[in-house]
Amino acid sequence: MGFIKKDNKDYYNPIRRAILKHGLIEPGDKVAIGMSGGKDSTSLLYFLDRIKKEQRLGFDFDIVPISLDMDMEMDISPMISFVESLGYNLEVVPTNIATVVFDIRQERSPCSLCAKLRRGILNKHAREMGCNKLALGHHLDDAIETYFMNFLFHGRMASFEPKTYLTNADITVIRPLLYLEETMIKKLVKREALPVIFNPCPVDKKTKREEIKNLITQVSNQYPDVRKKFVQGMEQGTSADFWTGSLVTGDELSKNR
Ligand SMILES: Nc1ncnc2c1ncn2[C@@H]1O[C@H](COP(=O)(O)OP(=O)(O)OP(=O)(O)O)[C@@H](O)[C@H]1O
Repeated sequence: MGFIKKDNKDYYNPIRRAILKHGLIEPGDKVAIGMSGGKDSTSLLYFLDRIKKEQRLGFDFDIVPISLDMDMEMDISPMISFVESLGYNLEVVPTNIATVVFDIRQERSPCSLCAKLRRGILNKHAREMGCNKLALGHHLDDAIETYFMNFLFHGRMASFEPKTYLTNADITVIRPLLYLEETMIKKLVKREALPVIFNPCPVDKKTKREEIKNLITQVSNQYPDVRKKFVQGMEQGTSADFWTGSLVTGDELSKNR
């Protein structure tokens, strides 16, 4: 189908807003895109490619799609064909992450180690390819889930940032789909018949994140504006909203005991 006029409102405006508001992509950036073969990163490449080719930011930038081979039987040929159809080469990086996580370490909660190893390799490889930015496919529902997970499991009121500079890796991680709801991504993938590869991970959809996703779905059934309100809270909150005591001096604290 390609482009329909409503896509500006539904997709391009929120992505453009994220990019310009948070300075995610700047003139001359070389942007690696982490491609898992899933719907989010496939949509991310789809959008950033169009934004680049149609000069929707008013400046040029480079795109470098990178995929980590997770060392799990996975046919990535549909992803390679899709990337090539847009005029790029997919850089495939071999890893032994699945063996380390499941066989060597036999992790009971494998997701955090897997994500850590993945991030490390992806950041390093993107930098070695001369990229100064690494774009990930995280969207608004990921941000809310991360917030709730931090809150419920670690007692922290925080989600990931739109943009994070990593000193060790010397690369800036960016999340251009930050303002897009997951349902909108699913709609696009279906409409455009984008190739999505089955995720062979044995714990896929059996995680704490999945529990939290269901919780947020329940909340949004009763309070449909929950995602909009979350963005409002993240963008308008100040330190005064928290009980940090940062404005209270040590002397005052001891006097009040
Ligand atoms: N094997 C991989 N190779 C390259 N990048 C990856 C890989 N796995 C994940 N990523 C990147 O990290 C992001 C977050 O990973 P996560 O496993 O949470 O994926 P997700 O939310 O299911 O997204 P997707 O639909 O893209 O798989 C992905 O959107 C992608 O940009």
